[in-house]
Formats: sequence, C-alpha cells, structure tokens
Amino acid sequence: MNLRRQPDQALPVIAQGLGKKYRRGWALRETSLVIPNNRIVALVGPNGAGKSTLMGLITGLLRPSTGGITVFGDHPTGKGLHPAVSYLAQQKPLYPQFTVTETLTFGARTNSTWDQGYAEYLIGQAAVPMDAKVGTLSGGQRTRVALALALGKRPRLLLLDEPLADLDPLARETVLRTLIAEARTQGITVLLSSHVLAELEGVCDHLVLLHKGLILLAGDVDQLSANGTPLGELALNRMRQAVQEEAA
Ligand SMILES: Nc1ncnc2c1ncn2[C@@H]1O[C@H](COP(=O)(O)OP(=O)(O)OP(=O)(O)O)[C@@H](O)[C@H]1O
Repeated sequence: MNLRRQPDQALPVIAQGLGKKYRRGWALRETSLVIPNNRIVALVGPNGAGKSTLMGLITGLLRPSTGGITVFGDHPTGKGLHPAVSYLAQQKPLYPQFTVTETLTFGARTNSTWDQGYAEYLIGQAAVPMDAKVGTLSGGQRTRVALALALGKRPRLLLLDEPLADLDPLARETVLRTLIAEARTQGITVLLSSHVLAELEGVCDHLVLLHKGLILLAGDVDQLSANGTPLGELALNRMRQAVQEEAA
C-alpha cells in the first residue's frame, strides 16, 4: 500500500506492516489496519496485547520500528498530536491546582481548534462547578473534565485508553453514554480500549482484537458476526481459539 498523502486516504487511521519493538521484544507486529470514519471502535485484547502501543503509534508519541501509519493522511510526527486527534489515557493529564475554568482556559491556549462554548456545555451537562479545583473533584467528575478538554478540541478522532477504569459501574455507564452520544452527533471516530467487554456491547460498531502484538480480528461488528454474535462473545471466542492453537 502506498502511504503517500492522497485525498482518498484521509481516513482516521491506515497502518501498513506496522511494528514496534522494545528491548524485551515485539509489542506490535505486522499490523495492517484501516479505521474508517464515523465508527466507535472497540480496541480489545489481553494484558500486554499491544493496545497502548498501537495508540502510542497513532498519537506519534511512539515511533514505528517497521512499516508505516497515517492519521487523516498525515504521518504522525512525534511533535505533538495531530490537530484532529484527542487522546485520553487512564492517567488524566489534569493539573489538580487548576479550577475547571482555568483547565478550559489551558485547553483554549493549547488548541487552535478549541470550542469554548462546547467545552462549557459538556461541563454543564456533567454538573461540575466551574470554580472547583480539579484536585477536589471525584474520579467521575475529573473524567468528565478530561473529556470536555478532549472534546473541546473538536477532534475527528478520539483515542481513549482505558479512561473509565477508575470509575464505579454507574459512573462508567453515564460517562460512556454521554461520550458515545456526543461522538455520534458530532461524527467523531472513537478508538476505545477496555477490558470490560460487556460494556462495549451495543456501543461499539467496529472491533479491533489484538493478541500478543498481532491482530486477530478487525472490522465492522455486523460483518464479523454473520449470525449476530455479540461483540464480547466474538472477541472471547477468537481469543480462546488463538490460545488453543498455541497449545496444540
Ligand atoms: N516502554 C516499554 N518498554 C518496554 N516494553 C514495553 C514498553 N511499553 C510496552 N511494553 C511491552 O509491550 C507489550 C505491549 O504492551 P502494551 O502496553 O501496548 O499492551 P496493552 O494491550 O495496552 O496492555 P494492558 O491491557 O495491560 O494495558 C507488553 O509486553 C509490554 O510489556
């Protein structure tokens, strides 16, 4: 595949033969992948499968050892995120001493595409006081502030690396629902990594399943699942099959 920039390649992610090797070995191998527009993508796989590594390569925070990757037709440079991409990891990069207002001001100063009205709307929806210091907020409220920061940039691709892991089940459900509603309304492609397969059912319409640095399954759920098997079961069955093949 030719990775030079072409109009028809302005897809969120195209990876070809992508690999990342650390001193201990390969974290991601021979990954060829297309993430289409307007999808809510479940990025799943066991611990150490390579999910965070793939996200790091998409953000440009990591450099590939082999192959190449484009994000909306551009090669990630490693000098900051692509303007159309927001990234939220479990450790949310928020300053505890900042108030919510100051946090949004920071978002405005650091993002040329910042939409202050939209960010304030998202904070209002979460009923988080604008004058509260971030360090005094609950885990769920902090996640909502981090999401407002990520979405206020008006991204076309939102990368979420286990962002809900520290929330209770009710808060997880609320945040996930809000997030997905926003993504669908705004036409944002979301790449969401999670170990909780059940909560991705009915939320994600595209699946990328990684195992030991290799892609086992990738595609739209309705195409991968001929007989309507739910996403979680589809992923688990394929992972079990891979483990059995390794043992044989
Ligand atoms: N900075 C690093 N240096 C060396 N090895 C690393 C580094 N980061 C990741 N690895 C290794 O690469 C492999 C893939 O790790 P990665 O964090 O991408 O997996 P993951 O699917 O996100 O795992 P988890 O579900 O546990 O978060 C693992 O074997 C991990 O030990």
